[in-house]
Amino acid sequence: MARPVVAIVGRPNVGKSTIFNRIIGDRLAIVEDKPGITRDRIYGASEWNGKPFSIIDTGGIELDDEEPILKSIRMQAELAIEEADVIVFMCDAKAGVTGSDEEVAGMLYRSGKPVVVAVNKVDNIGRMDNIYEFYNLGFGDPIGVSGSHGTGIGDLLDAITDNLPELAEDNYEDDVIRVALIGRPNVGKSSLVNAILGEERVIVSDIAGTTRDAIDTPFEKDGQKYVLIDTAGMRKRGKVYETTEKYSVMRAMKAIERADVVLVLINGEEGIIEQDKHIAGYAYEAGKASVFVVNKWDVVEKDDKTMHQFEQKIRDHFLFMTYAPVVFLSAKTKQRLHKLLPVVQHVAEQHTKRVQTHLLNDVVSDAIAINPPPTDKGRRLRINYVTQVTVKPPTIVVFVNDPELMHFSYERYLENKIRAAFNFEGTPIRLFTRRKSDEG
Ligand SMILES: Nc1nc2c(ncn2[C@@H]2O[C@H](COP(=O)(O)OP(=O)(O)OP(=O)(O)O)[C@@H](O)[C@H]2O)c(=O)[nH]1
Ligand SMILES: Nc1nc2c(ncn2[C@@H]2O[C@H](COP(=O)(O)OP(=O)(O)OP(=O)(O)O)[C@@H](O)[C@H]2O)c(=O)[nH]1
Repeated sequence: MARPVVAIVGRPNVGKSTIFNRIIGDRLAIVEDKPGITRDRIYGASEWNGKPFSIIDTGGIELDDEEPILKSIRMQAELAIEEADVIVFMCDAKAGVTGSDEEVAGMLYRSGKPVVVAVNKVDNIGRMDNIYEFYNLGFGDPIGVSGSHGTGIGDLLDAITDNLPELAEDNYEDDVIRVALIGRPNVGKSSLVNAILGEERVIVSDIAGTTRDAIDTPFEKDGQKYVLIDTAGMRKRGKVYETTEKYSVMRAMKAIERADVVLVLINGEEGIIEQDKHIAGYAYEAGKASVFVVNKWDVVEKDDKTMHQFEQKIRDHFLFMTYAPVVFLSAKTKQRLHKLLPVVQHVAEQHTKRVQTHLLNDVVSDAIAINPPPTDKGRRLRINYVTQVTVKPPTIVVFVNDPELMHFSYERYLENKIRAAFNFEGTPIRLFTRRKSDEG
């Protein structure tokens, strides 16, 4: 199920990142902290009232100096209108309603998207009076919050979750592999789409699409049906904001949510940069199967070691995604292009694979025998049994005497043993520890 996307927009300095951190802060401690996952987060997954969503802070966009502030928030708003399901419009109680607030409000209003007005810096009760003028923006009750004190966040989350839409599932048949191509600007996403489609002229029209079909491109190859997700989004070119990182991440988020397999494109010519990690990290967190595609391989000067060395670099940079296979190709010359779809098909299979409980338990018993579970204050973790509860991604529950005794490192150990036995190439695995009595 795709998570809805929430975007925070507002003028600089109103406290967007402070509130963003308040919203995802508590969660971060719980989100498993895999080594290599980047720390300066610009998006986060959260959940409130049992409703999961992703949230992105669109602020802090570095534009050219001559770009006026108004232009930059206008762009934030434009992107949020296009990509977000709920928009949090952040204002400042100290500053009151400003001219640019009114302008942005007008844009948001016309879009018809659900908007929640959050008025920050309501640090004391006295300032509550300041929030009333924000009714004039026309979005119903403004929510007073204080990023500094952490007050009002629950009310804000209530308002956000009240407005979250039920996302319609794509109506593609189960046997269709939904593929998203992501990567920073200029890495060759559109070229690769064209290369894939140019190669496979059999574009089928009978794959059950929905309202989405205008932006997705279905095709079939060797009897396997695929849909390239949001290829229209990729074709929108030439806008300034495409080049700023937050915007490209936000563009990618929606496509990733709807995909089964995410192709993380890397520029073979330029190598790996931090921004690649943000985008790939999102695919990991969303539980999608992934393949690294090193594009522009035609222009890389190479000998027999180059490929191996490049793969090693990928492994070093993306420690949290060691499961993802790497394909080297050129969208331009179509060199090695034929290697791609078989890998996509393979990881999609792994992503939906179910392992029988008895096989899983055999592997875990062997793992326990080699390396017994940890003890804590004289108490030892006892693992009763394990079972795979779901797919996409494969999710395994470990029933134990006391989940508090499970250590992260032991969970990793079990995960590695399970991978060694059952492969699961290209897909993250989720491991949850539950008290045995929870099972009923
Ligand atoms: N008094 C007060 N100050 C706050 C509050 N929340 C944030 N601030 C301060 O406001 C300033 C801006 O906060 P940020 O969270 O960086 O604002 P932003 O909207 O993300 O700014 P940009 O990244 O420039 O778009 C910082 O100095 C914060 O400490 C609050 O509730 N009360
Ligand atoms: N040499 C070489 N150039 C390539 C290859 N793939 C794409 N390019 C070039 O890289 C540039 C960017 O390619 P696009 O396909 O537009 O990249 P994109 O990722 O869709 O870019 P955005 O729309 O900006 O996100 C173009 O000039 C392409 O011709 C390749 O495999 N080899």
